[in-house]
Amino acid sequence: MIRFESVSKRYPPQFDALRELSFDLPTGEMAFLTGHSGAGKSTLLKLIMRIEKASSGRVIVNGRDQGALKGRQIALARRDIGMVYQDHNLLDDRSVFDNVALPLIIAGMPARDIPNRVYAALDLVGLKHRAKAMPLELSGGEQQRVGIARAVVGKPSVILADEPTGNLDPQLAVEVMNIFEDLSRVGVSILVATHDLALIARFRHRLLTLQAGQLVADTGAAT
Ligand SMILES: Nc1ncnc2c1ncn2[C@@H]1O[C@H](COP(=O)(O)OP(=O)(O)OP(=O)(O)O)[C@@H](O)[C@H]1O
Repeated sequence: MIRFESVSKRYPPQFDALRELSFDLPTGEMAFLTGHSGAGKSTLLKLIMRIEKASSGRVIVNGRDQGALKGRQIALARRDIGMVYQDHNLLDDRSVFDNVALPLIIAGMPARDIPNRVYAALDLVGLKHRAKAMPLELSGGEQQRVGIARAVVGKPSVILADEPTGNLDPQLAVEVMNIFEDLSRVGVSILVATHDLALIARFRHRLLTLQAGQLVADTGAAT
């Protein structure tokens, strides 16, 4: 669950990137976040991840006030959020298995518990059979799916995706969206920031539209 309560973000010295934003994303809901370049999408995602802190208002994730978190609490809270990037940021010198295992190793999970979790995450994205491959041996769509497996391996309750289909052809973009839909059906809240109007129209999820830092529309389905 994500809740924004009158959230504003001012970057120094006085640029208002977000202004008085309020919305709720309930457990298991999937929504698109759109808006022109510079409208504030990345800033909004950074506030949820607590990479940035709201200047005023509150950002609540799973009941926690992200702005009130300190030190180690921030790292712990981030484990509950899976992040999917456009360029998927895989380590090219590590296997698919090792890339997906990384968040579990960082989280200190006992080694004996890791393989089952990694294979389950790879299974979800249809790539269990490619566990031993190196990222560069995979297609762009497969690499993106490994990025999703890495984002979900820690079983986060929230997934944030920043232009996750930006580098994919339309067919692969649909596959990625189908994976997100499956995840939302098992209770994960998903926010997908995208410029891709065709994708938004095709999937018809809730659509949050930012314009110059303000939430100018919050519609149940795209038109
Ligand atoms: N650290 C920062 N310091 C100052 N200004 C910033 C900072 N980060 C972002 N901004 C400004 O805030 C505004 C919103 O930026 P943001 O990256 O959130 O937009 P966006 O909607 O994600 O854009 P894009 O689609 O191009 O990624 C922009 O005008 C940007 O220049």
